[in-house]
Amino acid sequence: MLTLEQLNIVQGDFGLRADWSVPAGTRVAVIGPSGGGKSTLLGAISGFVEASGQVLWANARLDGLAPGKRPIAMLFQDQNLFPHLTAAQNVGLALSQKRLTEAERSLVENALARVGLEGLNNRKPAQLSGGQQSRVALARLLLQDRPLWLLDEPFAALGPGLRSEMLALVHQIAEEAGATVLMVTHDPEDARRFAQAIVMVDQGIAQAPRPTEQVFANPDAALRDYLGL
Ligand SMILES: Nc1ncnc2c1ncn2[C@@H]1O[C@H](COP(=O)(O)OP(=O)(O)OP(=O)(O)O)[C@@H](O)[C@H]1O
Repeated sequence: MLTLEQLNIVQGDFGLRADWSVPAGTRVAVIGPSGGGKSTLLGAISGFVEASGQVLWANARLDGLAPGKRPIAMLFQDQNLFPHLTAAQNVGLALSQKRLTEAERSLVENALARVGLEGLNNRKPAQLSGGQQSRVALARLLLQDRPLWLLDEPFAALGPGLRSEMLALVHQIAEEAGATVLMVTHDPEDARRFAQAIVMVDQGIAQAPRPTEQVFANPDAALRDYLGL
């Protein structure tokens, strides 16, 4: 269970509060108007943005821990691949900064195969398509072996077909890994397809997660505004 207890973020004249829990293994879409604070919320959970209150994972407090010490893996739109490293080397960074052992190399190969990149291990990012680069980043996330995934518009740069393919893949591997996922998206359809629960971030509040079907069947004023209904 991820719990945000009286989380309060202040950035200049912008403020955001959250006070809720989400069960482990849930896929959550974080939606809301631009500038509403979606990325800021992820930043506070990961420890890159200062906040008061508590962040708990499995009843243990994470606030106070440095970002790298939290059980969190992150994925952003700009996939943060190193251009001078091959796909395998980029993925291998999830395991070690040093030369990989034989066993680690085989973990990397398995992860690349799992995301559909078999045979492309030695390509550098520039020799891969946008979708393939996203897959490399996803393989690296998978190998980080963290239970909580924070994804900030990870596939926004891809066309709609490829984006839904990637979301289906994340859905699958998150389910296999039992990961809890918070994903920021601007696309309500992506949210509906991907997530079991929706967090609406608007007017200084990250609302408690609600079941996706319920949210879309009965959109409240904030969602109707957001959807332009
Ligand atoms: N370092 C900062 N200092 C002060 N204000 C900031 C800082 N970073 C972001 N903000 C403000 O915090 C608010 C929330 O920004 P945030 O990027 O979290 O929104 P968002 O919902 O992710 O937006 P978008 O959908 O456009 O990416 C915005 O008003 C932004 O201007």
